Amino acid sequence: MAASPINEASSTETLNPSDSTNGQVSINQPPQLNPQDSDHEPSNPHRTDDTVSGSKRKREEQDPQLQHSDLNGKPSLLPLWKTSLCSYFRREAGSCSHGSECRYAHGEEELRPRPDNTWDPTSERAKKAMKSETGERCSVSEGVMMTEVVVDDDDADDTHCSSNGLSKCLVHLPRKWHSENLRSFLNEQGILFKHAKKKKGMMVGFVSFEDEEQLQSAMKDLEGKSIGSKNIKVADVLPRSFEKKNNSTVGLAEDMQPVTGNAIARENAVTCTSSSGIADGDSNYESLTVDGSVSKTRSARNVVTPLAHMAYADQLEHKKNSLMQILKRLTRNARKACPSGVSLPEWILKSRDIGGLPCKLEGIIESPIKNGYRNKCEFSVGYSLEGKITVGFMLGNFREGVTAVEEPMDCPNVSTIACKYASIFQEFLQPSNLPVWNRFKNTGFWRQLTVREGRKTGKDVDVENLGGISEVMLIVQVSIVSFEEALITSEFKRLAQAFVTGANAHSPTLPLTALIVQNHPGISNVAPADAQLRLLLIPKAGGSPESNEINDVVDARIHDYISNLRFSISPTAFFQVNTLAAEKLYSLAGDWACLGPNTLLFDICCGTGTIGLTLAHRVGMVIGIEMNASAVSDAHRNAEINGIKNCRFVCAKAEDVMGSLLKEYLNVPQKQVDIANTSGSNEKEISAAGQKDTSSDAILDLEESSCHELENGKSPSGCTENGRVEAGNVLQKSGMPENGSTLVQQFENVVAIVDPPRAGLHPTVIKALRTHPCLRRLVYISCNPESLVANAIELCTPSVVKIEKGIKDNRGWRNMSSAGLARHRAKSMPNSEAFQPIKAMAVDLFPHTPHCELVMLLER
Ligand SMILES: C[S@@+](CC[C@H](N)C(=O)[O-])C[C@H]1O[C@@H](n2cnc3c(N)ncnc32)[C@H](O)[C@@H]1O
Repeated sequence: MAASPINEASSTETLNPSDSTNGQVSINQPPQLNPQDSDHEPSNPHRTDDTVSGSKRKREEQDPQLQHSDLNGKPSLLPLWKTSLCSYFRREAGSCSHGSECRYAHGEEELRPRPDNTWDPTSERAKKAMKSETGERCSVSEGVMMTEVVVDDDDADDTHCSSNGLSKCLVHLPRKWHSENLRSFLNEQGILFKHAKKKKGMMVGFVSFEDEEQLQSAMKDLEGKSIGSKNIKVADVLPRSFEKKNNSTVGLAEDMQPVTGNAIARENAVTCTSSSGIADGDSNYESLTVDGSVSKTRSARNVVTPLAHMAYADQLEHKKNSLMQILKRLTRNARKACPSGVSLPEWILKSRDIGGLPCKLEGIIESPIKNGYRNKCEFSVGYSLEGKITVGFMLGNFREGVTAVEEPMDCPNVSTIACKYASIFQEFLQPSNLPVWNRFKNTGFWRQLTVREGRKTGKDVDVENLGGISEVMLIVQVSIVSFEEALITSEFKRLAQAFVTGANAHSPTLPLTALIVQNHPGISNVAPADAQLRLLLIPKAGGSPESNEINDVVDARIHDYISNLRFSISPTAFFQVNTLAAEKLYSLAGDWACLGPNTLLFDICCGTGTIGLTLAHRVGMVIGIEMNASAVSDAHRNAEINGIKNCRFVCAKAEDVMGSLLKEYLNVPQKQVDIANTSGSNEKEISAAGQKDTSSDAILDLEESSCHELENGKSPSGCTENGRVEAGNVLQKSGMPENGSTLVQQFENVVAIVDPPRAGLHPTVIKALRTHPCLRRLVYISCNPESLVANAIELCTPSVVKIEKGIKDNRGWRNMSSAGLARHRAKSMPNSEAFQPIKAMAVDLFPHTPHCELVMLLER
């Protein structure tokens, strides 16, 4: 474990490139009288903390973590060196008291990009980028890399425009515009053109011209033009190398000839790989450029694993510092949201002693393996910058006009097996009779390859050398709409053969357990959980008859081990991508939850049951809640194959059942629940908790006295420490006790471990957890610290005694930060005891990327 002490004088890195939006969003917050309370995330540690004084500076000087030095004694080895502006630097004086040794940048000239390629958000460069992108929540790309066909069938004769230089990309167009809007705009400006294409959602449009004269005149007219606050940028469309050679094939669009025309159509594509002026340093494109050096090095490795160039210890330090900055928002926002007349909670007052953090960040647990750790990779199918059909990672965002795909070999988080299968699929696609999915036109067939890996034993294995991976499930995503079944069937047969041949050509032979096709015609590659799946039979090596080990897609699954338990995972069920690091995450959560035989554990967003099942032997009972039906059926199966009997898994959205489950299992007087619910302003949200549940009514009556203190406004301590909390006995899948009776078992300790998706918990779930007085401890696991902070603001801000009517002014919520929204919601939280952040710890499940899991213990 690499737990390191808290660095009070934390650095100021944001978690990922899109973090520039944090500052951006906070612009929409009302102006703050107290700069310390501002929701803006000032990047400079000299300015961020509550202790904006000399004593703070002193602590920094003493902090050995800030005294890294290279062999020459210079602190230049710090990855964060000069990546933040120094707030003590005075231009007139020419320096700050630290002189040239100051680790912060003295002026914009000295400023370096951060390891994740973002800039100090308070710097001019960051502000400039932000200004040009006001309203965009995405980071600005440094270039258009559109490698897909953009012409329609009726424009097919226009194809030569790209190859003779008569096409241009317009960048910074309103995202809501369609082609029609672009055409109207050009007409209004009196600009002549041949064709104009624009897809809603993108900030890029494509215009072609009749001849050089028309093009030149348009360039002149477009110069300096802006739409709203954005200046339109014009980028070149460079003919791809293969198009130059094949001008003779003008006239066929990709999806005109789905059966035989793919190769020709690719050659005909009006595609653009825009120079965007970056390679040659065109200053017109400065606002599109994060950094010239970055643009030149844009690659799958930089996009997918932007921290890979740093030593692992530095990556951890970087993540820890980022997390600290985000965590401080919890303190600031809870303080801001604390109702007037209510005293600030102890944890906010004490935060001054720990640099503004809501609780100690105890460190960061490192991943047991650093390379090839991902057990699941999703590879896009598209075109490389050279126009080759490629299976790998997109080099940016479609909205920004980037569709170029690059092979994954240089990404250190991808396993060797996954890379091999991507290559095999790529080879297969080159002569395929079915076309690649076109993101611009939403047509085509081949979309994505997912490689999922499983292990047959729970031993720590050398994953980096294929060792231990004994099962592989391949899921090929396609869109079958408008293609002939006979053709599809023959291509699938060829596909299965290609995978088997490729796997056998490798030494040792690559495992191949299941081959599945997922049909998804939707716009993005993210398919709904119920997207149609089809099992492909895997031919045996040497042409022998097809394997019949699995006959039905419901039997298609891989296995993995966590804490010596075997987990069966179906194709679309969530499973943490770094199994060995996940084991550490779950055991930390279990340790912090203070479990015992008298504990009732709610595993909220339980997936295949990993957390609940690995902790089941330490508690009386587990209730898991999960919305993905196949994950829930995996959870049942996993309980069964591991002989675990004290778990119940509920298939539902947590927001639909949390309240009623708490009521079902926890013995709170009806009166108390009613008091809590009626004081809230959002009665609809709370109604799930208020539903009448006959199975628990009898117990509620018996237990009325145990929580009576609450009704008098006193501490509900009796509920968990001494009071009786009852729950159903060991339950079967149905949720009924095995003997069918309503026997109940006493639990003294009720704990929730929540592990929601990136968006965090639904407000209804938060309200249900917060207003249930018997729930005293909550362990929050998050892959997105921003949503953890937002949810924790609601859980930890003291509530108002009486909610004023009419407080629900939700105008402008779209422009609010998640923290701002949480503050807003906190105002209408029913009168209930707030949680307190006790401690936090990070677990690095994603080496080489800016991401990290964060665990926070909340108690009351
Ligand atoms: C981050 S995963 C965690 C899964 C599990 N705890 C694990 O570690 O394997 C989040 C899970 O929440 C589920 N989920 C998403 N939204 C949900 C909701 N509203 N109610 C219940 N489950 C939800 C997803 O299907 C996914 O399985």
